Amino acid sequence: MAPAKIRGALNIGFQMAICIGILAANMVNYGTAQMKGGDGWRVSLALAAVPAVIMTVGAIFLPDTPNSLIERGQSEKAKEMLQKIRGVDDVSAEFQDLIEASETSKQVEHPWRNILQRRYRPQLVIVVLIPFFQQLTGINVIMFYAPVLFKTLGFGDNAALMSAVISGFVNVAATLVSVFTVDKFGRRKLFLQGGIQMLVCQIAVGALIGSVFGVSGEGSFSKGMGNAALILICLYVAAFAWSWGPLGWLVPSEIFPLEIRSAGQSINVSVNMLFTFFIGQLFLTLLCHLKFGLFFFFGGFVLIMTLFIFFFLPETKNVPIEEINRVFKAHWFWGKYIPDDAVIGNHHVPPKDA
Ligand SMILES: OC[C@H]1O[C@](O)(CO)[C@@H](O)[C@@H]1O
Repeated sequence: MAPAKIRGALNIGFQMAICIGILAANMVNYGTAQMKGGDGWRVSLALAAVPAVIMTVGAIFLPDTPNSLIERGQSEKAKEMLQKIRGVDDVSAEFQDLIEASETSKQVEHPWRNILQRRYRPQLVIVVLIPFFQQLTGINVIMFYAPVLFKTLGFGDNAALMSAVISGFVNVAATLVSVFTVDKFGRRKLFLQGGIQMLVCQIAVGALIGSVFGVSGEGSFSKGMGNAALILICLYVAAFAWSWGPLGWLVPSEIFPLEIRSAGQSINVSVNMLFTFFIGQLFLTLLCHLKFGLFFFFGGFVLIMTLFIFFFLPETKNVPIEEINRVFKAHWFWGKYIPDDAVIGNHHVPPKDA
């Protein structure tokens, strides 16, 4: 559906919605914590039903996509829907593309078997590692536990909750930066810049906490140190929010040809959720054992993932999804996995031995 030129910006809408949700939750927590009687947490928990109700009701009014209509044999309706979405009458070229894509997809019978084929090795590796790495940035330590973390550093209850609201704001604002830059600078630049900034912040926070709390974990932060930690954490969140946050969804979504797309997207979401769960469960144990070293632990992964991007992720900006094999074929490492007959597109790829 999304034109290749602004595919990045549109796709980031998903991550943006998540960030706004996190910010709203942080604000609700701050607000309900002020309630008298200590029952605020019940209200906070119950309010989680509000977005669920909006989505459920909204789903009733959601129109079908042209793709879905074509899949169900309703071509005329699909064309009308496409005209409505694009706001023009002449959609024949795009409509034809959709029909052809649907024909091709009908010939696809075993996406799960297909994705194991050698020619899809780049996609398989990338789609397992990207969501894994996204969670191993340690972002959810901040998103889930920011108030706990700030309280451990000596902030009062309210200040700790307010810090979570501040980092939530930074998260939304920096995701917006990604919306406006991703189709201009490309995916790799954001990944690399974001990775380096996260790493620097993690080392700095780890060193700051380590210098005060040491391995015993005992000590206390001065006001200035607390503020410095908060600023560093916000800079880390910002870096994540314009790189791994949105790109963790965007890049996997633009590397799958139709014949493996359903399997690929399922793997992406599953790996992401699985490691979100693990980090959520393990954080407190990790914090108790590693103390300030926790930041170096995640920093180590950020270093590895940044190197991975540098060496193994080709730029996917502006590449029509059908032509993705051309990009992998031209890649120094993945090229050998892609048979010549798998390359389509208007850019000529010279044979390897030319
Ligand atoms: O913005 C932070 C959020 O982004 C994600 O990494 C991916 O959507 C979530 O796991 C996290 O809570």
